[in-house]
Amino acid sequence: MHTLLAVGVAIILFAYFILQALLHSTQNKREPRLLEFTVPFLDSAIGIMRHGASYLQNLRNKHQVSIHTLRMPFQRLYIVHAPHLIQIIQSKANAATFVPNLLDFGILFSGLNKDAQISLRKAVSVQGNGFTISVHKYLLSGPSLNTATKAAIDRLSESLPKSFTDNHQEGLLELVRHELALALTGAIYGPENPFNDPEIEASWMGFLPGISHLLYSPFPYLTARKALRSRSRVIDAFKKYFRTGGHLQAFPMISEMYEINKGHGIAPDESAKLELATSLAMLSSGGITTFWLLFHILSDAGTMRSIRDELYAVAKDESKNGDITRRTKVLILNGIKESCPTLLAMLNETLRYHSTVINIKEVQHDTTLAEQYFLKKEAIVMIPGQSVHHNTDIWGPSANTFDHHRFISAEFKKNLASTSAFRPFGAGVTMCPGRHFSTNVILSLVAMIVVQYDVLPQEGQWVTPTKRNADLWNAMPKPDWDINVRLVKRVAEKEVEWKFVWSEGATVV
Ligand code: HEM
Repeated sequence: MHTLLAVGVAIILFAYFILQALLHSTQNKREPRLLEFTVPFLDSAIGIMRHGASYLQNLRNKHQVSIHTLRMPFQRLYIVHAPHLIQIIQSKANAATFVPNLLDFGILFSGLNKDAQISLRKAVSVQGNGFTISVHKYLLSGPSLNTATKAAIDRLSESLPKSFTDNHQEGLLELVRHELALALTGAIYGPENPFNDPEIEASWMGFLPGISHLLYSPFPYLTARKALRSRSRVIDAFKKYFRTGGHLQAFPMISEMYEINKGHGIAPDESAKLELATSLAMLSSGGITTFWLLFHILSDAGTMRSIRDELYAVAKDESKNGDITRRTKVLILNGIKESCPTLLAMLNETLRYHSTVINIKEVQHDTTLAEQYFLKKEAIVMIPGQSVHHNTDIWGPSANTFDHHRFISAEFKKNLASTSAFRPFGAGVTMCPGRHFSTNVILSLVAMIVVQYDVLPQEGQWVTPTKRNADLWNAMPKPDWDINVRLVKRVAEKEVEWKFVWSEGATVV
């Protein structure tokens, strides 16, 4: 027994020293510093499992570095924290050196078959990514953004009175996630939206935990079997959607993407899998953002009052002359970004304070960054938004505190225009094209709730949930637990009929 143990320990020690030697001999002295090498090549995987989305920010706080290297089996990662280095990486001059790589992520989690992967990679290398090109074309600005926003808000206006009934009790995250999911996907997929089926919505939720396994587990088909079965159900629903022509009644972006994929030689059933990417863009961060925004508003009575006052001030009374029993108020939502500064400041602070965005780019050839750091070809550059959003040089001594007033003062408001300071939606040409669509709808949903309801925590007080289990791939961190709330229709609003309108033809961004 003792001999066996001794042999085991000897093998482990031998492997450890070999791996340490390999790690250090393959690390160029001019590369950014290697911070962790306790368990060679596995430190970062262990760190991510232990600290989730905060891992990179924790490393920065501990070592106070501008840039550093993390090593994984067959992959090196350069983590960039300093704004001056981020600026260089993002500069136009370096666009061909540091290239965003969303395609691999999309292929991985959608489960495309080999033939479709080959066709897609070929097409993307010649014509660019049809998915992102279409979203930029339809959702970034202009009348098509307006049409999509109006469709989502009309859905919210219709569904809210049905699900937000007086005294209704549910988790706050679940409540807003569901409303927003059906509004965004309904606006884009049209009347045949697969997520209208509660089983498909539940399957989507069952699939989400599997994404981390697909990204980091060596055997996702063993470790995430249940999640992958849920994914198959969502894919089947999309196959049916396309076969029965659901896309022909949808927002034109969907049928255009479908035709582009067909043109690339991708079979219709494989094309259906690519809708997982569109769905993930719509469903991953919006509900979580709305949860945190509402949490901060509802748990701060003074801010809540200011926001209500701002919204009531722009609502128009359209009661019929002389009718004092039934009043009608209309809230035109297009203008709330301008006319409700406290609400907008709360949204921006929610994004700044909570965002866990990490921008990922691949180094195309050996290069030297800022004449100082040697970066190897095919390595991955990661820029954690948290390092920027919590940097006291940029945001002052209160960088680590939630305080929306910073976005009311001109001093910090100007930071919103700089992606080296504020980057919850990324930066550069790949900056999120769905940002106006999602923020318009999120603010509208919050406005609808705030003017009509008191939302009370069942526990009697608001307790901030932790975010330790947040997913590293998500731009916003989900809370570790939901907060049970009770909705109470505000007494003053019981006799008021509210109409929420997104006016077509008005400017939107
Ligand atoms: C609060 C909600 C959202 C957040 C926080 C968010 C955040 C992000 C971030 C951080 C990126 C990466 C940007 C980069 O690499 O520089 C991104 C990309 C993208 N987002 Fe969003 N997003 C949201 C909602 C949406 C919605 C509703 C859509 C609509 C379909 C969307 C579509 C996309 C697309 C297509 C890309 C890839 C852009 C490209 O590579 O060119 N997003 N988003």
